[in-house]
Amino acid sequence: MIEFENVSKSFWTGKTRKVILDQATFRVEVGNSLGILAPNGTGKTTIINMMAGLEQPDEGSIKRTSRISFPLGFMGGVVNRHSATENSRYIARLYGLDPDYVESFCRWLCGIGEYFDMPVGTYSSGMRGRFSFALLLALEFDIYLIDEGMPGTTDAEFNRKAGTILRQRLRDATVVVVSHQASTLEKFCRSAAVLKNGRLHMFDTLEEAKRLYNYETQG
Ligand SMILES: Nc1ncnc2c1ncn2[C@@H]1O[C@H](COP(=O)(O)OP(=O)(O)OP(=O)(O)O)[C@@H](O)[C@H]1O
Repeated sequence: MIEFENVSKSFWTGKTRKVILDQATFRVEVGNSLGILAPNGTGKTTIINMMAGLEQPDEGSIKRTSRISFPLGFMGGVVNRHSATENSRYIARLYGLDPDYVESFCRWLCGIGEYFDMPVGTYSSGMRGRFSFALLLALEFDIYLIDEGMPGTTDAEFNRKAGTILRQRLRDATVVVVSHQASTLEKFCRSAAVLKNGRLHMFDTLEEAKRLYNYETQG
């Protein structure tokens, strides 16, 4: 479970205060995948980072009682001058997993050929996205944090393999996806929320959330 209690977060831009959350209280339960709809630039990444523990709230508390993933696309633990082979084996050891398994799983899923043994710093953004998604799927979490859906890749083979594995994982795991478009959430989530004026409005279904979101963004 992830529980936000009276959480406030804002950034000072030099001229104004950009409010992301204003005394927000909500909970993500294991077993109930949640989609959060919010327009670009309103705080999706900041909320996901707070859920992951990468960013601290200004006020309030965030409690985590499950194994929460790092956000999909987060490359913070990956060392650019090391290859995907070295990075995947190192991260496997950090999480107490078999390095041979994590390396071979990522090698198979990424499909980047000999680049898997080249420094990560030499990868294209698509290759980096595929590697970080492969790492996320190689490790086991109760709640997966995903910022804007799948990595920006046009590689159909990767999307097919990663999508199949993600769906298998979701039978047991829970996902939090933040996106500016409802279609990204449809694949993953049962319940949904809309971020508006620093508050998360929670709904039991995506349909209800879409009504408020479309009204706010188009109406
Ligand atoms: N460290 C920071 N200092 C100042 N402003 C920041 C900081 N981090 C984020 N912001 C601002 O807070 C707002 C929300 O940022 P965030 O990246 O969470 O939004 P987002 O909804 O994920 O955006 P996008 O959809 O464009 O990726 C933006 O206006 C951003 O410029």
